[in-house]
Amino acid sequence: MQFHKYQGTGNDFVMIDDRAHAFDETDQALIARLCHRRFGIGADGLILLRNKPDFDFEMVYFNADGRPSSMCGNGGRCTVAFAKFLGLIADQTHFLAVDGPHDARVETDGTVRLKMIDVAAPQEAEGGEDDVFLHTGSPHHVHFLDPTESPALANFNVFATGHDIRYDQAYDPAGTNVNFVEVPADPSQPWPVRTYERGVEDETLSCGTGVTAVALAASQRGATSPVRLSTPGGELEVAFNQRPDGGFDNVWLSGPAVRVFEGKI
Ligand SMILES: N[C@@H](CCC[C@H](N)C(=O)O)C(=O)O
Repeated sequence: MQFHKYQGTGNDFVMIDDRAHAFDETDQALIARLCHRRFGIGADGLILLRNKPDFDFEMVYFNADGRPSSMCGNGGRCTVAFAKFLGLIADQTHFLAVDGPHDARVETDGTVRLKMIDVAAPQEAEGGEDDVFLHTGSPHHVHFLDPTESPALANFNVFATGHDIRYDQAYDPAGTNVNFVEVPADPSQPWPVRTYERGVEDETLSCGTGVTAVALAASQRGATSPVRLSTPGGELEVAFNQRPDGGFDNVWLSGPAVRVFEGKI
């Protein structure tokens, strides 16, 4: 089996050209083994690129635990870069993912811009006024750290608090991803974000649907489009239009998507 390894701001994926539909997507144990960081290739998720009538391709996404999941923003950007590497697309594409059709384009510097689904207005979430929930293709709880809260984001226990919220009964049975955000003194500066990812069951270096949720929620706290976000794996940008009903459309997630290596098993 031939595979490629991609990363988008450190959110990493095993990428398989499965245009022949040869990969057994029901084999969760195999997917989990390929993603395992000690017994496998190592990745936050695995993505199959498949042919799809009326689209340039279909992206089929699995979390590192081997289960099919909801949309992966960084994975979507990496799949677009992979489609370009394979010669399937030039600089623009229209493809299908689990949450519906997506447009994307690849800039000359390699930046991949991915159009995300329209998003409803942030909902109140358990935890108080600093906590909101948004569905950006995947479910996301966003917690804004109180500036007086200690420790600050760099020293915050993302795993412990993220795990508690991910398994909170308010999110039963599907669970949620959990993002922690520091509010910058100047909202035009990058918003620091760290994310606990469902299905990886750990903090990842970046989450595309997560920073999208944070950027949209940050618009209620002085951020204006485009919002820059800094994750432990690098910087992403989210541009959007806010509708009169509080929801968002024309949401674009942008950042690097890099081919790291390829191999054969
Ligand atoms: N890393 C992703 C999100 C992947 C899906 C997530 N783990 C879930 O199960 O909801 C991203 O970049 O959006």
